[in-house]
Amino acid sequence: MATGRTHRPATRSRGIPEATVARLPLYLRALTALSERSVPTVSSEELAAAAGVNSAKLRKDFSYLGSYGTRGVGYDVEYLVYQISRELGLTQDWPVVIVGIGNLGAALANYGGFASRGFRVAALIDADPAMAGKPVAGLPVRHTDELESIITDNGVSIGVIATPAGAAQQVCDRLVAAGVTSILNFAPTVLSVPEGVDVRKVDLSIELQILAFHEQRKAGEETTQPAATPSRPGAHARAAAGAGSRKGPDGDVPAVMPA
Ligand SMILES: NC(=O)c1ccc[n+]([C@@H]2O[C@H](COP(=O)([O-])OP(=O)(O)OC[C@H]3O[C@@H](n4cnc5c(N)ncnc54)[C@H](O)[C@@H]3O)[C@@H](O)[C@H]2O)c1
Repeated sequence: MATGRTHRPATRSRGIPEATVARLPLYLRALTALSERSVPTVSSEELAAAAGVNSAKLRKDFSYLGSYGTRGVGYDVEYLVYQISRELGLTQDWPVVIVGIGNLGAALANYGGFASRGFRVAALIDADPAMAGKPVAGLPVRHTDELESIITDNGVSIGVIATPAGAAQQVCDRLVAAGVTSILNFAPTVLSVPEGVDVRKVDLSIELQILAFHEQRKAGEETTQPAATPSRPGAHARAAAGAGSRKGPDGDVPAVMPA
């Protein structure tokens, strides 16, 4: 979902490639589900399927962590959860601020998944004076006048932008000037940031547009199919039902969705 734009080399200083880093949260999500079911060990094949990743890639990824599993037993689930959490920096608390507390910002503030993963929402910030002091998800909305002091007082390094696109760059500049070095941007605009600042962008409408492209292609395939193709029984029905897309380990994924 997220497309990253960072100013970092393809390999992090500790030797873990960016592509591996991007897959670690997928492994962690699958491992956390296993841990919650008290599953003690997991094979690379099972974990790869649960994470939606190729098992050879998984073994290679884990070799960067120094984790090789035990032949015939697999990987220790709890230890891997710890190892990956540590690698991702999740064994420490990360205060985050959300800027722009409209429909999306309020929904994000109410999402329990941040806190359970170690991301504490330190403050909710909005430019609308009428919103200042109003409680959202148990926190009073703070006015943007306070942005810099909030960042400094809470040691915030991660900022979430959920403002209209026209305000996003200015908000980004203020966050960065105040000391934020990682930004999760929901506004539909490309942000310019200085060296050393990481930006991840989330845009659900882009995902929908990609799905629309594949839907259109499936519909096109159906209309160009010969009237009867005995060698592929059911192909028309599958295309019409949208079940003709090839299924990856993620479940239903567009046929040429990037890994
Ligand atoms: N990435 C996605 O998938 C996705 C999905 C939905 C919405 N969006 C985007 O998220 C943004 C917010 O959408 P919404 O529906 O919540 O809009 P909204 O109008 O409900 O909320 C925007 C909020 O930002 C505040 N704001 C405006 N300028 C500001 C500034 N300079 N500093 C701080 N706060 C400011 C407004 O007062 C308002 O409360 C939009 O850019 C929208 O396009 C993205």
